[in-house]
Amino acid sequence: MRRVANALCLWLMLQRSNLPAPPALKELGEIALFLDFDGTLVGIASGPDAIAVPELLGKSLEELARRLDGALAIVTGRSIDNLTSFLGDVSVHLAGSHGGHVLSAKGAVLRETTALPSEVKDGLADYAKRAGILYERKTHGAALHYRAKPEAEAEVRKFAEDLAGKHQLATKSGKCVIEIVRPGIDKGGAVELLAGREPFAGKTAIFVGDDVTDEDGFAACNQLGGFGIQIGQRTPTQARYRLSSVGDLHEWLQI
Ligand SMILES: O=P(O)(O)OC[C@H]1O[C@H](O[C@H]2O[C@H](CO)[C@@H](O)[C@H](O)[C@H]2O)[C@H](O)[C@@H](O)[C@@H]1O
Repeated sequence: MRRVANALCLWLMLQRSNLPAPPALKELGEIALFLDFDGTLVGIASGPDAIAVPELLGKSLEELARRLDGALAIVTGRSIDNLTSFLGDVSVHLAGSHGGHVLSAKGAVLRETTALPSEVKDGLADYAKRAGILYERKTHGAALHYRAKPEAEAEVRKFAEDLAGKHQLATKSGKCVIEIVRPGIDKGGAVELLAGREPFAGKTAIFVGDDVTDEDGFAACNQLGGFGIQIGQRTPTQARYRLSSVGDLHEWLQI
């Protein structure tokens, strides 16, 4: 029985790893679009500040938002301050820190969690120094990056999980990164919040992302009758479609 279940599981994963490309944007009717940032709108780089952001990306996203009658949000693990330092003051809906901080296109605060205790942030920063890895300060969270020292992953993860546990906080893992956030914060929550409001309400919800934390966004869109689009290949996934690269996404979005 267990062998059959395992085989079924493997079959499902293989199916998911070979996802089709999504239909063209103009064929999808009225959509509410949620876009992840790193690995989705821009390629992965050696560190958070090393990303190559096309000069006109912010303007192109504003233009895309106009085409979608405003129903566009960027949903990222980065803090909003950090995101806008790369995109400029872009007037689209923004969900930063994995949904811990959500702003409308006009800058109204729709959700804001409290910052992490300074003891936690200082603990992570001190640990990063000792371990020779990178600490990323965030307004509503904090991250440890081990891309330059991948062999430290297990140790870094243990440190972050222990520290989070002591303070009843949660962790999130991504590409060579582990972050501490307030419990209950995830990208799915940001999608649910925005999807219930104008100009998103009543439209087909679509989440586009590349990483594990984007699975919450895919799941929320599935729940709302929409779907997810994965960038690159990672299994298992709850996305329905797949695009191979950041470049393919830009082409699909026509930005
Ligand atoms: O939700 P996202 O927009 O995908 O943000 C996830 C994290 O992205 C950034 O880190 C990742 O990208 C870096 C630059 O390519 C890379 O060096 C790092 O290894 C990746 O984890 C960002 O620094 C984090 O704050 C985001 O949570």
